[in-house]
Amino acid sequence: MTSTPPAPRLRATTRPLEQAPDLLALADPSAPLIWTRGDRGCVGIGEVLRLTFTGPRRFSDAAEAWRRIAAAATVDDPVGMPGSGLVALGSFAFADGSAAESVLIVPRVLVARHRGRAWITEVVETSGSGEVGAADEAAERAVLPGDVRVPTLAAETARSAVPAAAEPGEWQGAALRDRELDGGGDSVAAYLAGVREAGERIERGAFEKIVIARQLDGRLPGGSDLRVPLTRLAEHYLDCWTFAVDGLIGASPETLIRSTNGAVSARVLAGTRGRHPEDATRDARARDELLTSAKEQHEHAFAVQSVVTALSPHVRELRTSDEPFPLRLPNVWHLATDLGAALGERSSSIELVGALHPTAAVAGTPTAAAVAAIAELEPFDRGRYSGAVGWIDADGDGEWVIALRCAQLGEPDAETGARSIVASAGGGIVAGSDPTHELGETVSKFRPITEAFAA
Ligand SMILES: C=C(O[C@H]1C=CC=C(C(=O)O)[C@@H]1O)C(=O)O
Repeated sequence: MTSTPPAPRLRATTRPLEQAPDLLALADPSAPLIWTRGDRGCVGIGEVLRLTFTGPRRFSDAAEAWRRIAAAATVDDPVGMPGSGLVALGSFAFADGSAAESVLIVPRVLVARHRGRAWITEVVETSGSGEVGAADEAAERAVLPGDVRVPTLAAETARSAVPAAAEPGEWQGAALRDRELDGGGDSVAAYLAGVREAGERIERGAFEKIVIARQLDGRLPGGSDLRVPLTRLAEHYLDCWTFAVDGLIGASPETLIRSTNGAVSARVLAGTRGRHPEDATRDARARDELLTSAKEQHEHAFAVQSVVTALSPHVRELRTSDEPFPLRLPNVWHLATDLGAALGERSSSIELVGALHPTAAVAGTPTAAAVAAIAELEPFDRGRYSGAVGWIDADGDGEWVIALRCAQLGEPDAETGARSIVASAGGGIVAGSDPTHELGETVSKFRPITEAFAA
């Protein structure tokens, strides 16, 4: 089921900024909307439009809704950079049957930077200002969530001035612990049982690879300034995209798809070893073990193959890095393969996400059998973890990562403002995977989030 408004008419006005602002400082402390890596990225302030999608058609419905909105929009964009003009940030759930909503959010104001260049985009909805009839407007109000209307800016054109950042807020942090199962069972025991069962099914030939995840949870006190964990993630995980979209917060190293001006790229990760930065010899041994392990190479090859197969119909001149290379993150080594291609037909970045999702880095091989077994073997709904998070512009270009190393925040409690946090992490299981080793790998993968949310 999907709520699709009858293409509200948006007007986006982009203007260059003289100085590149600190994006994280501008984010809303309690409802940040951000996408950043190093000296690139954007921050959204306020919302003009929020579209929600669920079910197996969530990607195609979102692609179609966005195509109609972009076609109806007026875009004044003298900057012409990736991410200038009309932009939506979005997040998609992993499973077709997930209770979690997938969202596209068009911010009222978007401040963005790309290396030394910076710009501001303001978006207004023109449908309500006499340019369409009252009946159309009433119809739009009926299908859009109640709180998406924000007062129209007095200025008709962008003010080219960066809004003021909120003062630093409180941070007490939250300790994340193994999430209790419904009914109170031991979640680590359930994870280990799931990994063992997955291994047995692989032996019996049900599938070749499956990704099994587990969850941690905690509670964040009311009034917590979410720019604190976001800043920690952005400053520490420089090779990752740090994101916050509708309460989903994290820093992912895995680019599902980047599509700009006809060029497409992706980074496939699968195969992991925990880092030992305090001991250079041990750390180098972990990296070499990863590079020479037939099991890890095998697990990685499934992930690359799933991306190549899904992307091929949409691109030309697809090329990959020759051998998987070791990607060094502060918490783990990954086997990585970079892909590049030229966009064949005119597919939007959300259509490409829909074609690629779920890759074998988060589901398994073959995909359908692995996805069905995940629903059986994991005692929870993954929500948006291992789905996609990123942005799309009016041309359909955009950047999307797999939502890894992340946590979903719940709605603030009406009285205390406290919020639940659920973090998820998993790993690929192939023939010969050792459950205890896999559990250790999830501990390493949780580190970005447990450390970002710590007191
Ligand atoms: C499923 C996760 O990671 C994926 C991405 C990189 C390496 C992975 C692995 O080695 O298992 C996973 O496929 C996760 O972080 O929750």
